[in-house]
Amino acid sequence: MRHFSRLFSVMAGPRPVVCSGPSGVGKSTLLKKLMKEYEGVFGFSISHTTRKPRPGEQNGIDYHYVTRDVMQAGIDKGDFIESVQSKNLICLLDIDMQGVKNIKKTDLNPMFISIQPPSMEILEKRLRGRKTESEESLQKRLQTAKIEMEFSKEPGAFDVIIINDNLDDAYAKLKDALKEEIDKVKKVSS
Ligand SMILES: Nc1ncnc2c1ncn2[C@@H]1O[C@H](COP(=O)(O)OP(=O)(O)OP(=O)(O)O)[C@@H](O)[C@H]1O
Repeated sequence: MRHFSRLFSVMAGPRPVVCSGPSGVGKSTLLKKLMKEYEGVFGFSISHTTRKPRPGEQNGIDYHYVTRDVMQAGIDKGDFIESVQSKNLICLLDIDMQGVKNIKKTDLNPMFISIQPPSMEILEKRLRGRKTESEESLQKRLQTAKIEMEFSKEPGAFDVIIINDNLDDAYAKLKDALKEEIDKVKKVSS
């Protein structure tokens, strides 16, 4: 029995990972570090995002810019997640609260990780420091952040909560949460 369940989990591929959290909390910073350290382990380095490219970002390199409809259709069908999984790669998704709710309706069973700021004041400071937002979009993001933080408190919303205070500490916690899946991928590949 153990043999079969192991075989099945290998055949299904590694469990996808969903990272979510308010804009400016440091998701891209953390995920880029992870991709760099574990080349060939994660199959989906760039997030599908519906926001407009920032100066210096290139479609398909930093992010895939897609319309909300296209992204929704892809997620609903489980297309890109399953194709990544079948290649023995961890599908890493950086998505917003709505995306998290949508994926919860599928049977993809990802690990849900919430990246959170130490405080709203620090989140605001990071967003301002990034110098990518107008005052209006900054206020909108902070408003959305409050709703996202409330959602993250709902029981069962996330499997793991990581406070991104000190970057190295948060990164260590992220690696720790993913250790088992990373080891599985490496074992199958070797
Ligand atoms: N632990 C940290 N301490 C201080 N600054 C940080 C930390 N983590 C990230 N930052 C900085 O905060 C800013 C926002 O980070 P980042 O762009 O990674 O956020 P994000 O969550 O990916 O945002 P978005 O969802 O808008 O893409 C960046 O300028 C980044 O360098």
